[in-house]
Amino acid sequence: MEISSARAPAGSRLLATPLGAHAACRRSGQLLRPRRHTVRCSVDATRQAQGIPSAVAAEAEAAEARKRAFGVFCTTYDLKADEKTKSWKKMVNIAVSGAAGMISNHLLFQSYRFILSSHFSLANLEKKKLLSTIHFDTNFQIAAGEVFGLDQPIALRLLGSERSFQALEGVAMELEDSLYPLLREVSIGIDPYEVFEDADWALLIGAKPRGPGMERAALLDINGQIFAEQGKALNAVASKNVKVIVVGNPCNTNALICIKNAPNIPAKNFHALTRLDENRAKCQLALKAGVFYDRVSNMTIWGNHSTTQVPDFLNAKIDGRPVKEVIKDTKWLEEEFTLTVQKRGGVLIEKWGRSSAASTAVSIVDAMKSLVTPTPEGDWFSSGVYTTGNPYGIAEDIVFSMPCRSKGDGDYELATDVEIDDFLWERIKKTEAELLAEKKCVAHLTGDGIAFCDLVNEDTMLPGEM
Ligand SMILES: NC(=O)C1=CN([C@@H]2O[C@H](COP(=O)(O)OP(=O)(O)OC[C@H]3O[C@@H](n4cnc5c(N)ncnc54)[C@H](OP(=O)(O)O)[C@@H]3O)[C@@H](O)[C@H]2O)C=CC1
Ligand SMILES: O=C([O-])CC(=O)C(=O)O
Repeated sequence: MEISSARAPAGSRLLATPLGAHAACRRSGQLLRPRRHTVRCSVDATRQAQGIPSAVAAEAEAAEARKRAFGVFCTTYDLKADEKTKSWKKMVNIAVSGAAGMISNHLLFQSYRFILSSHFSLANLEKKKLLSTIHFDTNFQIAAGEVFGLDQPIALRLLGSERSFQALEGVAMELEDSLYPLLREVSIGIDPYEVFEDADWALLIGAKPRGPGMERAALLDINGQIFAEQGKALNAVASKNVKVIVVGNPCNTNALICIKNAPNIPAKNFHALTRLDENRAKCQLALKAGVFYDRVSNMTIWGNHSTTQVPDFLNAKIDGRPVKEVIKDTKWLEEEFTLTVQKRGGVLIEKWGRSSAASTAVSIVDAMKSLVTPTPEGDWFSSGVYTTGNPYGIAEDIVFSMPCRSKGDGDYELATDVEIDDFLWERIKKTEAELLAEKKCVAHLTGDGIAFCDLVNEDTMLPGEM
């Protein structure tokens, strides 16, 4: 059966892909734009390969998809002829907002981490042979199998705005030209109700950066509106078990706003990205101890993704030993280490002239992987998650970074084998107070009544605003 889909896996035969057809596809995509603001290829090759829907319906859908597809993603090919993978998993739909921005650009196209981690994982992967037949220069982290595996087709749904639509087309064109073997569908659009449809993952990256002189309260309000709308859209059209990772700042409070606007999606499915902070903390401890950073485990970031965050050296381990046994310089741990991690984002902006994008993209992939692979025995990872019935005594009904473990099923449990001393608790209370104050500023967006914002700039800062 000849079917239409986004992209044949490596080695599969492309059928009926005359240049003229490509041009027609792109033309028809552009024609659709003013009406739908969406250009997509909507055929799920995996379902069709399994004979669902029927051949006739599939053909009709394929023809329709060819009309709507973005560029090469409407080519026709025979999936059954693919000899590399016989059992494809069900398509995973990944929605990305701010898709034309810096972080997304790294997320969608970054290469080095995939190449490195592929080498590390080669030894124990039975798919070794398959890996070696897929060229390592096909390197989109997610679409190349870094997160979900090499038999997992991916659909990307990219969300932009009127101002970024042309740039989004550029992103989609570069995705075309990258020949990613697992990338089956690409659609771009500016309406979250269309782009988030059936999303299994939503990576919410787009947010307005704080400009000079802008009050924190104003930033919370502007970005809060974006996340309220996106929460509503997810609630209406995404998969009911969608996993949401909020990256756009202030990410904890934005995540809370999303949760409150998406009552049909479990609050547990929402995460604020604090994995970058965890990675930064691991790096600093490794540097001080003179070990490679893969020796550092059990690294918790408590609280807000801001300068009040608490990198926890009490429970972290180096080579399986408590950090304080390895690094005896307590003053360094309490002062320099803590401040360095809290303000790393700001130092980076001073050096780069823009906020961290590459390492943030890496940490988004880490965060996703942590949820879809079992956490190594005894270890945990940090994520900003909704506080409800937490065992630490942290205020309820906020999004707070805490230590989590996953069985690899997309869900997590909080780690309970942690110790909290006075030093740690005092700092946890400070970051908690900050989040409670942020929450008051966005009460109008969370359904909690009238907002009252008494934040002053020094109170609450992003890592980049030190
Ligand atoms: N949690 C974390 O660890 C980290 C979070 N961040 C945060 O991630 C976010 C994205 O960073 P980055 O990709 O570098 O930023 P960019 O400025 O490169 O991209 C941000 C995107 O946000 C979109 N956007 C949405 N609404 C607005 C608006 N009202 N005004 C302007 N732009 C808007 C824009 O896309 P469009 O025009 O399509 O809407 C833009 O492409 C920021 O909020 C940043 O602070 C950064 C580093 C670490
Ligand atoms: O402040 C910012 O926008 C950048 C940021 O979050 C970080 O680097 O951790």
